[in-house]
Amino acid sequence: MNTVVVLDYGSQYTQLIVRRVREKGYYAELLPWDASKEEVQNLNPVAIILSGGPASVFEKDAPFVPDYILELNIPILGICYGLQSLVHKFGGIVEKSPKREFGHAVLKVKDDPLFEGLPKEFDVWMSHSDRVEKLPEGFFVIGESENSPYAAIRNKDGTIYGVQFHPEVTHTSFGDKILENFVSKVASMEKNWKMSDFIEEKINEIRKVVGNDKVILGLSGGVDSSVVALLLDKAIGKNSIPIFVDTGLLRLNERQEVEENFRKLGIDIVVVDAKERFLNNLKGVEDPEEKRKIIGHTFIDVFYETSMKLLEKYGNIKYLAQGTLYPDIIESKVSERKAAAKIKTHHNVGGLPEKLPFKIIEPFRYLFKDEVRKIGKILGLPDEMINRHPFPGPGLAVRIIGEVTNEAIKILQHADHIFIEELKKNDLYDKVWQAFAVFLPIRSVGVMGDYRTYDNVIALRAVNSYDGMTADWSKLPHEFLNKVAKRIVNEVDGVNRVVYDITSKPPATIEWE
Ligand SMILES: Nc1ncnc2c1ncn2[C@@H]1O[C@H](COP(=O)(O)OP(=O)(O)OP(=O)(O)O)[C@@H](O)[C@H]1O
Ligand SMILES: O=c1[nH]c(=O)c2[nH+]cn([C@@H]3O[C@H](COP(=O)(O)O)[C@@H](O)[C@H]3O)c2[nH]1
Ligand SMILES: NC(=O)CC[C@H](N)C(=O)O
Ligand SMILES: [Mg+2]
Repeated sequence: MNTVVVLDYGSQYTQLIVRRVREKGYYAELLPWDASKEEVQNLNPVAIILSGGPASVFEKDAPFVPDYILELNIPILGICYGLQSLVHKFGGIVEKSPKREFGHAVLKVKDDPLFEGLPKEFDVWMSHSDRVEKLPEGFFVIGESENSPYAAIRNKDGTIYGVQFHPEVTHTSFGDKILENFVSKVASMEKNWKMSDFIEEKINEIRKVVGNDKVILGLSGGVDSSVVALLLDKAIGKNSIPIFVDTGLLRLNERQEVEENFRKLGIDIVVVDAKERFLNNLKGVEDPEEKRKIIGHTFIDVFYETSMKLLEKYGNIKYLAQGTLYPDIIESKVSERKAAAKIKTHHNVGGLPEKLPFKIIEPFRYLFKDEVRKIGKILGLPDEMINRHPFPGPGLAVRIIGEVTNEAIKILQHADHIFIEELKKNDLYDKVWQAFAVFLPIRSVGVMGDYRTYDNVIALRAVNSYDGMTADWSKLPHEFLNKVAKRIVNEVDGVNRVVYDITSKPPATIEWE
């Protein structure tokens, strides 16, 4: 199939490029910037996009544009670092800029196929501290902003383009249109991609890989793994065995709800009680990364032992399926994303042991949550499950700062339940992307009924986001927060103070650990 090949130079937004292009109906795939010529050619490339990245082209060992890319003779678009590396390659000059540019800028554009159908001036989103100081021969400017005189450039033949801003982020007006123009006008590609094609393709792929073997699925009841459960059910029916692990780090009543939901869907699940085991392994551990690794390993141990127990009934189980999504991969910095920086180890990616007793199947490894929700809808997952807020695999363990204790779990479950219940009651649950409570292991002084109290603090977190990669704190009404805080302090023993988290991501992350 004709493909737009996106080369990854390590930007946190690389996958968004792929996704924007696919959203417009053109197939795109991601490869590392130093992929081999064969890997690129195997994809039938008809256009190349170079992503942004954290490096600077003038540093030693900076990633560069491989020669064979230019020899393919197909249109190339460089974004941010991609633009800078093209300029560098062709003999122009890129330098550290005296004025860094982060956030909005106004772009003024010339007539060009890349900007066809767009106004002459619009908002774009910038994130760079280097900038082009001199263009290579044969290149000229097609767009400028106040701080970037070379904000958009192209060569004379109209085969090589570069933009300093990020068309892939939603903060850039018409960014998706610019990418579409590049693919359809500059590269003359025909539409060839739909979400239903993706589902068909994955089903065929799973059947081909798995054959008549059994697959166990790590099912959390969350959106991602529930959609994987439906996909596997469609692809291999009873050969898929969903396993739900009760880690003891779940929300109040969560286990019962998951059992009930799958009963209604007519899919059998195996429930494993591993509460004690998780808690024992986490005893005395305070470091967030340590906790995540322990949880990742414990999950695998539990899956393995369960598969051994199922041996008699089902025979050998070779595969483990998970609902891993692309943000899990990006933030865990696994090997295929050499150029990206590590933020935190997601339990299901970097937290896995090196030697696994299973082959892993992750059909949504390159997708974002909202894409998975679309697939869930097509496959018939009920709305209330599709719209469930994301819940991390390490669960309450990353919402209890420091050591995880039984007492902290109980307090947090109760406080979290009140928060979520009130969000639902007040019609706010669907208006925020994710909301939860966090247990802080510090104590503060309070006064209740003339007595002095010295109790723990609960922090409330609610964020709005598109894909979990960036997020803003939700501006929940004060009266609402007031009501939740009052209920928590009155109803949850051991809590005498509630605070609300007002940091966005970045610079914070959504979870506290
Ligand atoms: N309690 C659990 N039992 C079994 N597998 C789990 C459990 N928790 C997490 N997993 C596995 O880890 C994967 C990643 O978890 P994650 O929370 O990102 O996805 P999810 O739970 O499927 O969806 P959501 O993000 O909406 O909660 C899951 O898709 C699932 O395969
Ligand atoms: O399954 C998961 N395993 C993990 O280890 C994990 N860590 C964070 N998250 C979820 O990912 C999104 C982004 O979270 P952060 O801003 O905290 O990185 C948010 O939606 C988080 O809830 C996880 N999900
Ligand atoms: N976002 C990017 O691609 C940044 C590129 C380069 N490191 C700069 O700061 O200009
Ligand atoms: Mg989850």
